[in-house]
Amino acid sequence: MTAPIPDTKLVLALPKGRILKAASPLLAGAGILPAADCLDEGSRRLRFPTNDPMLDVVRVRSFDVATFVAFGGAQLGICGADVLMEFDYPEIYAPLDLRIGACRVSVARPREQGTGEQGTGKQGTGDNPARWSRVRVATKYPAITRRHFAARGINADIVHLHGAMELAPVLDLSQLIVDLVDTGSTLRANGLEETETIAHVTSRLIVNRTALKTQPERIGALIARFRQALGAQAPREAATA
Ligand SMILES: Nc1ncnc2c1ncn2[C@@H]1O[C@H](COP(=O)(O)OP(=O)(O)OP(=O)(O)O)[C@@H](O)[C@H]1O
Ligand SMILES: O=P(O)(O)OC[C@H]1O[C@H](OP(=O)(O)OP(=O)(O)O)[C@H](O)[C@@H]1O
Repeated sequence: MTAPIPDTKLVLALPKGRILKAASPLLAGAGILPAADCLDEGSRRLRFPTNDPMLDVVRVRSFDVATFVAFGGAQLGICGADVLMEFDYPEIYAPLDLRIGACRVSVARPREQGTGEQGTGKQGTGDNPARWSRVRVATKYPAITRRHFAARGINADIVHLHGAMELAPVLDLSQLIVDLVDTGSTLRANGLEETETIAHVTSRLIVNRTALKTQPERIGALIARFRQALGAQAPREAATA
């Protein structure tokens, strides 16, 4: 008996921007070729066909990939571990580290911070942030930030920004920031220094758990193609390391 042909397309959510560029060789390695304008930042299209008539790609903000997958609008996605940590969706399973988009979520503060009592909203004593009881932190990761400071007995008052966090301490919105750091050049250019690494980040292949349960062959086959593409990349990476 032949298996029934599935009649619904699968949807793979991709983040626009740097991760999309980094992921495109992997997609090609996995045999997934989205329509050419998927990589064109100027295109206004959001949903793209691929060479597989049963697989479409949607291009969304990196922060929204996890939400599209968690709600089942997309069955698969590519997403930074930072975003997964922030939302902590139980509906998401992240089977593969794609080894792209490497950076870290870190705490940073002004380089020359007197760390006395001036500044916004800080309570507690001394110039050691670890001994503060309350601190104001600018970030686009409120959940990660609250969890991080709560684990140290510090109450974090969050200033929720979506970019340019580095300005917040300089303009006295906060004492600290929690943001992504890679080379550190953005921090340096804005007079900040990294004080603590909260987590190391790479991008992951993510899948909706219910979709995986209901369509294990189709989704399992796609996961296997990504795994194979990663395996095929490894010798090249080793050779250039
Ligand atoms: N400097 C960096 N180096 C390496 N990876 C990074 C860096 N900044 C961000 N990332 C990774 O890439 C993902 C997307 O970041 P990117 O800066 O492209 O988008 P964004 O600015 O967070 O989102 P948007 O532009 O949609 O608001 C992040 O979630 C993180 O996993
Ligand atoms: O340590 P670095 O190598 O300087 O990288 C860190 C910067 O990269 C990210 O910003 P991005 O370039 O994505 O700009 P955006 O946050 O404004 O999108 C992040 O938010 C930092 O600002």
